[in-house]
Order: sequence, then structure tokens, then C-alpha cells
Amino acid sequence: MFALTILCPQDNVDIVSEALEALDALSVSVEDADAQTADEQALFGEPGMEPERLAWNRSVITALFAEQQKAHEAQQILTVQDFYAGCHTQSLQEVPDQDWVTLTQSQFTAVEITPEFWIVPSWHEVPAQAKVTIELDPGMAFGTGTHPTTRMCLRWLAEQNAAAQALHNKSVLDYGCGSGILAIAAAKFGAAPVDAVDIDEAAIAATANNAEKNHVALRSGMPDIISDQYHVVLANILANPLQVLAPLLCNQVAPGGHLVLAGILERQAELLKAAYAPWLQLEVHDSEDGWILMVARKAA
Ligand SMILES: C[S@@+](CC[C@H](N)C(=O)[O-])C[C@H]1O[C@@H](n2cnc3c(N)ncnc32)[C@H](O)[C@@H]1O
Repeated sequence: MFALTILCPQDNVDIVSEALEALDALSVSVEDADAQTADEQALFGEPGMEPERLAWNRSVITALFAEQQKAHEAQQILTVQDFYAGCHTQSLQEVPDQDWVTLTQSQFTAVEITPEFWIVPSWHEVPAQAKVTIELDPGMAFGTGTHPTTRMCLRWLAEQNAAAQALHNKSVLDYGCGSGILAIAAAKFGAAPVDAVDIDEAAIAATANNAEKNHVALRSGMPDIISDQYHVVLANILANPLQVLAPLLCNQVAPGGHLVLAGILERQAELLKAAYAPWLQLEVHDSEDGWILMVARKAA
């Protein structure tokens, strides 16, 4: 394959990308041209909300072509277009063949949650010391065990299990289930029934699929499947939606049950405590890489 690389100002990114696709590019990717420098810009967006900015000041657009001729033609056609003003062709190079499957798989290895509890991709050997494992491959939905917010929730579940198997036959709700990793972990630690909900259809499908692969029983669906209160309610979303969801999540916790929240930065702890204070007293239970896990217990 051949890669055509173009430096492009913010306003031209969409039109140049679309033109490359129309000129038979097999793929078009856009990256921050100032990544890893002092000028790097983060583009943040909450689920369901557009980020304030949709592109970086300067982007690097890389288009892959099957043939060198096609890449050349695309470059020649683009350079005479008015919308190409301000763009600059950086390179046109052959991309050496790679075993992409092996390369991708080598980037996802087994993740240790506790010495006995591991998340293991299907192509990876199960570590000898693992007593509980979840088989999970990276896919469309968030939650492979590599993110600190997921890991802290998993550690909390493992702690409950270590404390006299406290999850055994306890009902659990995973609110914002992504890959279903938390719901599957709860089920592996003996929780039942387990419900896993999300607003993203792809996450719901991934959860059902991952549950089947892991031979655990759970129910996955949109939030409207929730019908009852649960001994444990887990929600690893983000601080903003967690504030909005406060009355709903608190109401789903059964008397004596736990609410476990993640996706919160250290500096957001007081904000979350205040948002939940009318119903439950949240406390910081764990922290990792600037993220915190907050837990509250409802009076019995
Ligand atoms: C950070 S991922 C967490 C996935 C997984 N539970 C984990 O711990 O790794 C957050 C998930 O919450 C879902 N989500 C976001 N807002 C939501 C809402 N208001 N109600 C339900 N799910 C939501 C997203 O679609 C996403 O799958």
C-alpha cells in the first residue's frame, strides 16, 4: 500500500478527507499534527454531546491507497483545488506489509486486577496464578480492563468477593456496561441476578456476546429494562452524566446496598459528593492515575 500524508489546517480537514475518499483512498485517518508537543490539544466530548471543537489547529491526514498511481493522481488532483490552499503534502511513501493481526494482538496482553483475578484476551495464555478470569477481546465497546476506572471497579468487586464472598446471590446492576466487563466480573463472583444496561446498542450487543463467551448469565439492554433495586449498583461513566443520574442511581440501590461510581477525576470528588448528598454519602474508596472510585452504602 501507499500512504499520502498531508498537513492540513483545521477548516479544511473535512473537505480534504472527503475528497481523498472520493479519490479511492482505502482509508483516511486524521491526527493532531502537534501531538506530543506543547501545542497538543485535547478534543473532549461527553457521550451524546458534540465536543466544542471538532478538529485540531493543524492536522496530519494520512490516506492509504492500494496503488502508487492512484496516490499520485489523488495528490495531483488535490493540489489544484481551491480548498487545498493552506495544505501541504508531506510525503507519499510505500507502507511495508505488516501482520496487522499479530501486531494488534501483541498490544493487548493479559491484565492483572489482583494476583488471582485476570482479564485475558482469547489469544493469550491464562496466567498460572489466575483463579478467576474474564476472557475479553478489544472490540467496539469500552472496557477491556486496561483503563484505571474499570480496574478500580473490578478491584472493588474482587475485594467484596474476598470478604466472605459478599457478592454471592446478590443482585447487581452495571449502569453504562460498555463491554459488560463489570457485570461479567460480578457474575463470576457469584452475583445473581445481574443486569447490564447502556444507551449504546453496540455495547448492549457486546455485553451479551461477552457474557456468552464467559458462560455467565446476565440480562443486557437499554436502561428501561431496570425494574428493581439492587444490592450493588456500579456506574463507570463520567462526572457530568453521573451528576445528572444521581437521583436515578441512588433510587436503584436496595437498603443496605452499595453504590460504586467511577469515571471521576480527583478534582471532581467534592462536586460528586454534593450532587449525591441528598440521598447518599459518597466517599473516595480508591484512586489510580488521577481517577477516583467513590462508594456509598445505603442504610439498611
Ligand atoms: C467508560 S464506559 C464504561 C464501560 C464499562 N462499564 C467499564 O467499566 O469499563 C461508559 C459507558 O457508559 C455508557 N453511557 C454513557 N452515558 C450513559 C447513560 N446516560 N446511561 C447509560 N449508559 C451510558 C457509554 O455508552 C459507555 O458504554
